[in-house]
Amino acid sequence: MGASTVRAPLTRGVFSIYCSYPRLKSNPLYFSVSLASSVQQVRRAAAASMSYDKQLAAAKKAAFLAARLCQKVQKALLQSDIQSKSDKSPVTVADYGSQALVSFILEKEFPSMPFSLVAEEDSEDLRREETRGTLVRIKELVNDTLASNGMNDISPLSEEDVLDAIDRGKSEGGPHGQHWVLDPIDGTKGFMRGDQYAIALALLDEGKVVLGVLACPNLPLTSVTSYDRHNSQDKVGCLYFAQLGAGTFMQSIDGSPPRKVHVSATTNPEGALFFESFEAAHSSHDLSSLIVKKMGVKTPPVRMDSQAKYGALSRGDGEIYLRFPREGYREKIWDHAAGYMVVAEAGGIVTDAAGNPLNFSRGRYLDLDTGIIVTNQKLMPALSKAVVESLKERASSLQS
Ligand SMILES: Nc1ncnc2c1ncn2[C@@H]1O[C@H](COP(=O)(O)O)[C@@H](O)[C@H]1OP(=O)(O)O
Ligand SMILES: [Mg+2]
Ligand SMILES: [Mg+2]
Ligand SMILES: [Mg+2]
Repeated sequence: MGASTVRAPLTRGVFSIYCSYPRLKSNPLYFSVSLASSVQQVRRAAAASMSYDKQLAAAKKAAFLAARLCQKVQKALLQSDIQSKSDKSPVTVADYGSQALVSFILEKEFPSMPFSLVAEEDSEDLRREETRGTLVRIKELVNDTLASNGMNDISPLSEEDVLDAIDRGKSEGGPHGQHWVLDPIDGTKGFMRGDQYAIALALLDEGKVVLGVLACPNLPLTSVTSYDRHNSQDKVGCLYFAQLGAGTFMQSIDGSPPRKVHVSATTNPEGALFFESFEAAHSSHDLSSLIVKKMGVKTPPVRMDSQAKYGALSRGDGEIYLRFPREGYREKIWDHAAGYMVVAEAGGIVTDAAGNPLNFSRGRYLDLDTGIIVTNQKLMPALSKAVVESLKERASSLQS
């Protein structure tokens, strides 16, 4: 059953209990505050026990279509397909096309529900006359992807439809109601290099992540540690999906039956493998190497772009993921929500550097302490200790 269908009767139920209570009827302020907080509690409890099957099916469909669009663009990547945003990060026609497509599909799938999407891109740069050609190309990509994947019944989107679909992603999210969270291409730099990237889509309900879908078109179906790109038997293209309380599953983007995945059960840090960003500017490689050295990890890091790292970790390719951006960098919720869900439902733990759980309910940003650390239950105590010691060492060496 969908969240919205359960919510209305529950809300009415709480309302009628309060209305039948005489003291509350005589105190309107107490009444409304208590009602709001009780409704919130009931909604949270409902979210935890609810099935999001319909939302999950729609999210998988949207991520699959976006992956097809991205694969097409990556194959024929031209210089003109890349733009620079005002924050100087790159953005490609595939980032925009993926966001337009996911936004369009999700809104269409749930026509009677309020639609809220927190997504990375906006259409500002595409509305200028100089970028008209880019917009036309994005529109064609979106329409071709729909038509060539069995969705010929949909009337083609106009340029204005594409801009509108992109701008539906301007929601601020927050602790109430349901919000989709999308990174249309996570790891744009990896995408442009021909390496790893992900389409990352999650759903928040009452501030909690309740489902996550990660499409990783270039991630090997087998472990990244045994992958040989020259062996034609080694196929790539993984779709991960996870729903609160239901575990994490992985299937091939091309449609193999899903299999349940679990994080590594390794307890010995010596044999542990750790992941970090490919881009040194995204996460301090020095700090990560200090941390894992303290833990006794012997193997060199696996450097990979995007939330594909969460996917690889969720099926036990490695044991640890460390992310320490430069000071002042503010993480966004779309860079972690889907990956977090995929790892958490596979039995892993994701926290900030101080051991706090990630809070996705504060809007578009994920304000947290210093960095993000991910591992299995057994290794977390040793990892936390090494993180605290390493951060202290770094702080004192910066002072001296
Ligand atoms: N200076 C930065 N520091 C940390 N992360 C960044 C920075 N610039 C962009 N990112 C984001 O980091 C993520 C990629 O991280 P990773 O290093 O794990 O590949 C992406 O979400 C990328 O955004 P984008 O979605 O635009 O690619
Ligand atoms: Mg970006
Ligand atoms: Mg990103
Ligand atoms: Mg992105």
